[in-house]
Amino acid sequence: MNASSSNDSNSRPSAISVENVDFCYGKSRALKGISLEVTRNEIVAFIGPSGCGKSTLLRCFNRMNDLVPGARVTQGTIHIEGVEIHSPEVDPVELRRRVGMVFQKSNPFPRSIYENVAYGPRLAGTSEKGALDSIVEKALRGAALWDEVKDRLGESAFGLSGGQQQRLCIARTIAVKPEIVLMDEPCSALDPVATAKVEELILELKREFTIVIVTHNMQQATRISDRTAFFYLGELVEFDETGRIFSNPRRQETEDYVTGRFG
Ligand SMILES: Nc1ncnc2c1ncn2[C@@H]1O[C@H](COP(=O)(O)OP(=O)(O)OP(=O)(O)O)[C@@H](O)[C@H]1O
Repeated sequence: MNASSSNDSNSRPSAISVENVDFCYGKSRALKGISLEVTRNEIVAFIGPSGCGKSTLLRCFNRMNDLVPGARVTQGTIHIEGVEIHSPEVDPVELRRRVGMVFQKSNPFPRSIYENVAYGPRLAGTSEKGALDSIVEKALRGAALWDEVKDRLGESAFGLSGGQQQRLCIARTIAVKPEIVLMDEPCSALDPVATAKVEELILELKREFTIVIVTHNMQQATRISDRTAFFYLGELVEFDETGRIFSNPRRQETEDYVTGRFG
């Protein structure tokens, strides 16, 4: 089942283009005939009941699923900025730099705050201290964390609160200048205050990045996303402007889910 989206962003360039994708874990089909486009600088939310394939699709976008034995796209194409990501010239490591990921549980390295952010740029070849300092500051400012940590950059990242650690992980992701940021339930381990900060940050990041976020929090999808995709049993049921999905969806299944009748 394919869901089309009525959206004035159709005229903007496509960041992610998915066409008729099936995905299997071994013999089990987790995604069925998925087609969707994400345009540059928009925030798209993926919603749907547990196990419907949201995270699987998200992890397809930077080929994170390659790391799972037996897991593969069995049909269809995924283009990122116009390039099919499974074509031989695509280096998965470079793809993962361009398509960064923030996970449900913040996962800083057991290093200092500074080192957590400097690690990626250093790996990418930046070694000069002044250049690294400036990348670290810019990324921490971009993640709305600079003022809280600027006097303790050498301290362990584990000394930060959960919300600060998640923003540090966002800083680490944006420090390598991705084009797309994928977020898999980035606020599910945070309290409402930390969640509000991360949501504010996500809205800021939209100026520079294209963002796809998996969330179980309907209010969160309404607050931050431009468009919302509703998945059910491995299929994309409906994809439309967020306002429409939550106030006047076209499909009965979507209405039942967003009104809490199932899921
Ligand atoms: N590593 C894996 N190996 C085998 N099956 C998997 C694996 N990861 C996910 N699956 C299966 O694929 C289907 C889709 O899972 P996925 O995690 O993508 O769903 P989801 O919508 O993100 O769920 P949730 O909201 O609970 O995170 C489920 O049936 C799940 O059991």
